[in-house]
Amino acid sequence: MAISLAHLGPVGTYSESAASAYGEWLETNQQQKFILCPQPSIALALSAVAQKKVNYAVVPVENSIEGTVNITLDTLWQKKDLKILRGLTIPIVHSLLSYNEDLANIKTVYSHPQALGQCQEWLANNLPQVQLIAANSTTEALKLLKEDPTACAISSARAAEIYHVPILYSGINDRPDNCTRFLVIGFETNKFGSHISLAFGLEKSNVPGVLVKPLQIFAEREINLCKIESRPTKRSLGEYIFFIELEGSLQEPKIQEALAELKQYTEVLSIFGNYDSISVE
Ligand SMILES: O=C(O)C(=O)Cc1ccccc1
Repeated sequence: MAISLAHLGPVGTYSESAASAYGEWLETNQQQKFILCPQPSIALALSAVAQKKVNYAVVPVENSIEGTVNITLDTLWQKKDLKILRGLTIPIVHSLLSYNEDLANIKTVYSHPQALGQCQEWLANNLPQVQLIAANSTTEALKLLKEDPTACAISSARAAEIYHVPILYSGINDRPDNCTRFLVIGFETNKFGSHISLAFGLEKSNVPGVLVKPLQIFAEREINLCKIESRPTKRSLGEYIFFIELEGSLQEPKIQEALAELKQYTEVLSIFGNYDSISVE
């Protein structure tokens, strides 16, 4: 049976490119066929896998310019059974698309908030007076163009071709080496891989030095942390959950020791997965 992959749609999104890249990896390495299942939002792509309507979801988690995709971290924390099976990084090159070729007539720019954020310097320099409007995805933005002759959208050259929308400018992202990391989310627990993602809550997170001990546990064992991020618990202002990504495998004794010790200092500790990553050129 083909593996079903939920992703943010409709057809032509960056998430679809990431899901296809993962599907091709499955075909090459595991002789598995795949089908793409576009969803109206990242939250619904994650719900589809949580409700077991699909095998996996492929969702963005971090961009090199704009940073974390909060909905992905928040959902991993809330739906504790969901696991990370693989990381996947793809280059992101944005274009400005419109049926109206004269920038002077443009009043509105539609796109996914991540794309608007990744092009904010270009927009400030080239279209300072326009209204920026969030769309559910970069390709949903293209659908909105049809109703608005004074609008443009930020999307990919691939989407421009699929939807037959002219490209006014290419490579408008604020840094040329813009890339986004996606996660493949499912229910399987890997016990081997190059990276581990976890998150913890502390009983009292708003007191001096509270993060020193948890971080020391890793430093003492020379375990490299690749990322640390805080998100609000949503219970009260100033209370946080800390997300950490580290280098190592759950099979290593020093990692097992560190996690056992970390458990003693935390109110809740969730391990999201031990996984390898794929980089797509
Ligand atoms: O809207 C899309 O195409 C997405 O997949 C979300 C997104 C937007 C910008 C960069 C990476 C992912």
